[in-house]
Amino acid sequence: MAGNWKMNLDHLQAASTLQKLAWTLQDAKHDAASVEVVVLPPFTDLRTVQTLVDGDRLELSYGAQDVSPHDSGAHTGDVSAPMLARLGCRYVVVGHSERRDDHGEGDELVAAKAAAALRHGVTPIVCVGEALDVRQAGRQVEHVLAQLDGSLAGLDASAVAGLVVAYEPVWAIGTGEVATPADAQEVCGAIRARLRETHGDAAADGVRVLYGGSVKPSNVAAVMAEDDVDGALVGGASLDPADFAAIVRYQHHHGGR
Ligand SMILES: O=C[C@H](O)COP(=O)(O)O
Repeated sequence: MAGNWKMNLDHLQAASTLQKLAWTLQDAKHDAASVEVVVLPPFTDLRTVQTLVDGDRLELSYGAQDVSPHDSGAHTGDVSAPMLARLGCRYVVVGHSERRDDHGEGDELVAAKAAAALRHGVTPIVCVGEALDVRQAGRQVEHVLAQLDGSLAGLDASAVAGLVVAYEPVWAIGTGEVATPADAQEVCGAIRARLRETHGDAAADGVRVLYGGSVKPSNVAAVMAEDDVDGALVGGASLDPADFAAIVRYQHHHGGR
């Protein structure tokens, strides 16, 4: 269960949010071995998050929201995978729709970012998803699979087995509009089936497929009950530690699988 804070919470707010999240999960005796909890704060928060997680031995993972395809050099404003690795980032989001839309990122760049992360032991969370017009035309599966092929270009089966892929229908992000569990399953199932074809069984069975888009404590259990949804990428609701903890513990709150 990953919480993408997007451009919210400065480093002071990050510290209090993380502590509240950790205490809430500890109080509930959350078993981190069964459901991994990940926060994805802005770059400026990462050192603070690292210090807290290490100092207090919190059972939380963290990562960044973007990474440069380059390892170092004249790339003003960018942050490299070696820098993230040094900060203890286990994950990095690549190809989020907000970056694809706001910064014109295409599949080729997303694939280069994923490769950069993997070179330095950071697991990419590769985001794919269709806009409303594509869904209305009924072309969501072909659209997402083309994005997936492009965004994973050049990765071998063992790299894919360790990956996280997040399916986020763009029309469901931050809108309160949730895809139905069947909508999520259709595309998440197609993603896994495609990876089975292109990279084999070990890759398809190892990859973790997340659903993202207006996930809340009240709707998470239904989407998690689908076969090919392994977790959630949560935006808005991850800013509230009580809500995010309830999402992480969906089985206990809502009797999911
Ligand atoms: O990365 C997270 C997603 O974009 C979902 O955001 P949301 O939960 O605010 O809809």
